[in-house]
Amino acid sequence: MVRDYSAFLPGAAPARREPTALDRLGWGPAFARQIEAEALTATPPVRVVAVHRSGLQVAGDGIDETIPPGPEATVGDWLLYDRARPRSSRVLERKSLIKRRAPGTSREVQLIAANIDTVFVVTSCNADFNVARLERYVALAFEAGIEPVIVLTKADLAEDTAPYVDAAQAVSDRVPVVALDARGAEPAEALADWCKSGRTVAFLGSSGVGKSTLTNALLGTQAIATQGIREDDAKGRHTTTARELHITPGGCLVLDTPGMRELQLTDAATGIADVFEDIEALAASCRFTDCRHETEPGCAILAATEDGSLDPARLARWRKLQAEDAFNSASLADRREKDRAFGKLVRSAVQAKSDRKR
Ligand SMILES: Nc1nc2c(ncn2[C@@H]2O[C@H](COP(=O)(O)OP(=O)(O)OP(=O)(O)O)[C@@H](O)[C@H]2O)c(=O)[nH]1
Ligand SMILES: [Zn+2]
Repeated sequence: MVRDYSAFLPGAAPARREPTALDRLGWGPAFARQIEAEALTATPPVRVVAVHRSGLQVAGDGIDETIPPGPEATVGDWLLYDRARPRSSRVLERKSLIKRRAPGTSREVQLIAANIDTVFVVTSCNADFNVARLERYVALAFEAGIEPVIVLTKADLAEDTAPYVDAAQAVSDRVPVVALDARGAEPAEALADWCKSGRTVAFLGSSGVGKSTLTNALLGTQAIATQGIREDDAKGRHTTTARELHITPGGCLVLDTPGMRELQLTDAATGIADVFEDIEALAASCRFTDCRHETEPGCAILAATEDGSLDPARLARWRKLQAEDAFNSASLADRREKDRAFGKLVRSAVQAKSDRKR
């Protein structure tokens, strides 16, 4: 008998195997290396596939259940499912995390989505197109540890998409740009490189740019109500499930969450620096390390605006994003400080009371 040892030879292609139930949910080495083999049976890994008011819907190998709210987890998270005490299920370390400052005055940080591989930053080839907004969303993706791709929708409605594509491409060398018609079959093909089996993707962008249309195009259904439909259905369809992972025919997981519509930057200094790496590099060569790039002699940034190599509008947007981030991060820090002070006050009041009782 002649045995075939070719699979053991150097350079042999790894044996191809069918994806497991966990692979299909986006499982991979980044998570597997966080747990011991024995733990796998005692506390099987499950992914949070939806967040309902009543709890977290989790799926795993032969598991599809809703567990009560409790673990500090969001859609996309992987948990080690503790059947006896679901609330104590451990959240595995994330590959990426999108969070935001809660709207309104509460200033809490909300977890929006975890373990997203690619964020499609969506805008359209019309009046919605706004470079500052693209920069903000790209910074947010970089900060979250996610690869961003800029998607320009409504290409069919624009006379010429080139100016939009050029402006989007100028946001960052590291971010691919795709222009398309979000309706029909085009998105599945144009976004195929990022929408592979077992990968998790999400769309981020303002209202009406085509996020639901794109999601439907990838899913090959009309599962998500688009704006046109929603207008004559005032009840809204997102009321029962706020955040959910859908699966495409090709096995890609697509996140749908209303929380992705308005995102303020907070604690995103690194993400901003990644988007504006051209300006950051200039800043590093200013004569003074604490240069404010206003009137200082030897300022490389001012020199670049003067010789025309740096667009003053881009410089202004960098300053504005930094200010927004500093404001939001500071108010969070403030809040934490106040919470600590309040906790201290309560503790000393309780102490005083028990002292009096003695
Ligand atoms: N012609 C054309 N229309 C589009 C395109 N993309 C989206 N639309 C239309 O634009 C409208 C808004 O699209 P939606 O997919 O609902 O936008 P959305 O980003 O999900 O909006 P929100 O749900 O409010 O966040 C719908 O009527 C779509 O049919 C496109 O590429 N070309
Ligand atoms: Zn300077």
